Amino acid sequence: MSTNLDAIALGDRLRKVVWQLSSEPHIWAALLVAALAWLLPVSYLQRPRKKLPPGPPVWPIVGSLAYLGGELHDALWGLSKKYGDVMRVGLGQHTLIVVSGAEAAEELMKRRDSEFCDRSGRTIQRSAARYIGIDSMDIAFSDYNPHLRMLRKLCTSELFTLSRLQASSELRAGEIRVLLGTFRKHADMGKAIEVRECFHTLTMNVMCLLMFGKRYHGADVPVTVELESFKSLIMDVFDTVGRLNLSDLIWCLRPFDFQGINRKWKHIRVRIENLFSMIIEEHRQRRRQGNSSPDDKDDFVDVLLPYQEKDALSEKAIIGLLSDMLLGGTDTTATTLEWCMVEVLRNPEMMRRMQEEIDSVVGKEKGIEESDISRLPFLNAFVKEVIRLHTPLPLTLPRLNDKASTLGGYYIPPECTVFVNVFAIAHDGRYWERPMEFNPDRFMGSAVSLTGNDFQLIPFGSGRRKCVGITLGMTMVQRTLASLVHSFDFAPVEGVKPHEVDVSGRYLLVLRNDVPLKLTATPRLPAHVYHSSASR
Ligand code: HEM
Repeated sequence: MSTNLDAIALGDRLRKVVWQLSSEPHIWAALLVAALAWLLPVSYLQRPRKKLPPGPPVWPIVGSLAYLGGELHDALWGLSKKYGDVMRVGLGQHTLIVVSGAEAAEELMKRRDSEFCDRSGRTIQRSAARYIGIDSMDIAFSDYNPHLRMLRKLCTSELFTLSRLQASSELRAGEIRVLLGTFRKHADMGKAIEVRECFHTLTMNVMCLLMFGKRYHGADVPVTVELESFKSLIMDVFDTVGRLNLSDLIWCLRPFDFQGINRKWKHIRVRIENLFSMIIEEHRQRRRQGNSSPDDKDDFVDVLLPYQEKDALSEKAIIGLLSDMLLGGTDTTATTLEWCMVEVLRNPEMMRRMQEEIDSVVGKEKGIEESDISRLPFLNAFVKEVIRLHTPLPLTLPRLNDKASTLGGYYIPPECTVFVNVFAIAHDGRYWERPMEFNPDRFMGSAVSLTGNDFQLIPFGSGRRKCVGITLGMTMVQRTLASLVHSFDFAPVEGVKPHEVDVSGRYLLVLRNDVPLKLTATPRLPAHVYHSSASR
């Protein structure tokens, strides 16, 4: 009986509360806000989530750094086998998107090229952009803005035109002759040759002659402190640029520079600016003194100065451009040449096949000319296969998307750093039969080109950020290799068998062979050819 009475009393009280609440609108409003506050996070959590690419675990602060041991391109390749062609990796506070398949690379560099074409201090290479990219005033570290478009246009319409390339053929011939002379000298003395130094000297001198009309390294160049330090400067940049800089990746480490990379960068930038300012000023003086006419276009600085005089180009931009050319055009080409010689030593029968081909086209009484190259199909196939197997730049330079986008069906948040793992694609069994085998014949009669249209092989990148120096780089590699195998028989140093020549690579932005290559050379042409002007 008492239970019934209690229930009636409780019902009355509830009715009263509801009646009171209905007369208090602010209480209703408060309840509504509370309900929304509860519902909104629930609906946020339950909303269909944007699908991010898969990838290794991303830990607070360090991201996925723990999964990136060893050579970077190799570690990323290994992870992509587990996570797929479009993968997300945390690098400190940055999100890295890694593309490891030809189809995804085509989507990135062709169909979505305009969405992923920035490359500034917002990528993981923040400090390099600032110091080496001269505050992103160069090409390689600049966003895809009007300034960059103007610089790239200058490259295609002025600096790397076909006519300028043909006009500089003599200059390359001269430097290749110097190289052959060095090899010949070693051969005559029965000494082994360490090729890395020789190829760096060759490519640096060619680039310096093209850019400022001076050789910058070699026996005949007077050694001043500036010139000596110039060479070590280049090597410093190469040794530093491929390292992950923790101060760039983890913001709380920014003030500390534990690895000393920023300190090194700052020092290098001062030296780059001093050296190039000095060279630019020399050219300016020469122009003022009337030693060159206003339309004198002997070297790159001569081409660029009139643009500066018209206020179309700042001095910083000229320095940035020159710095890019020197950094982009020397180590890449020299390293590719070193890999070529590794494969020449490992495959003596292919060396003989190239020699027979050259002998039949050029003969043994004169040197190689650039116009001969297109008539050497096996040599060209050999170079392509070297570039495929030893991929000089295993990862493209980083790209960045300003706005959110998609790739491979995944959502890509804004401001991700995107790499294409060119190495992984070039070694992928989906595109290449027996991909780890060195087999130039795979390119004989094949239409696959290196110019960025065949996405299973993109050693120079593709799209609006592709390499501006492809023709120059390829011409240098093909002509130098042809001249070398035409002029000498090569063999490994005593005690090393061809198959024992080391092929392990080290990622330093370019993929260098770990053990600097040593070889022996035996001249195979009549003596007069080495001295004659015919090798021009
Ligand atoms: C064998 C030689 C070379 C190789 C393998 C090579 C490779 C590459 C690659 C992979 C890229 C990045 C492309 C991308 O991200 O899509 C690049 C960019 C670049 N390369 Fe080369 N390169 C070579 C020679 C040269 C030469 C000779 C020069 C100039 C003299 C040069 C200047 C540049 C510049 C300025 C960029 C930046 C382009 C941009 O950001 O818009 N490279 N190169």
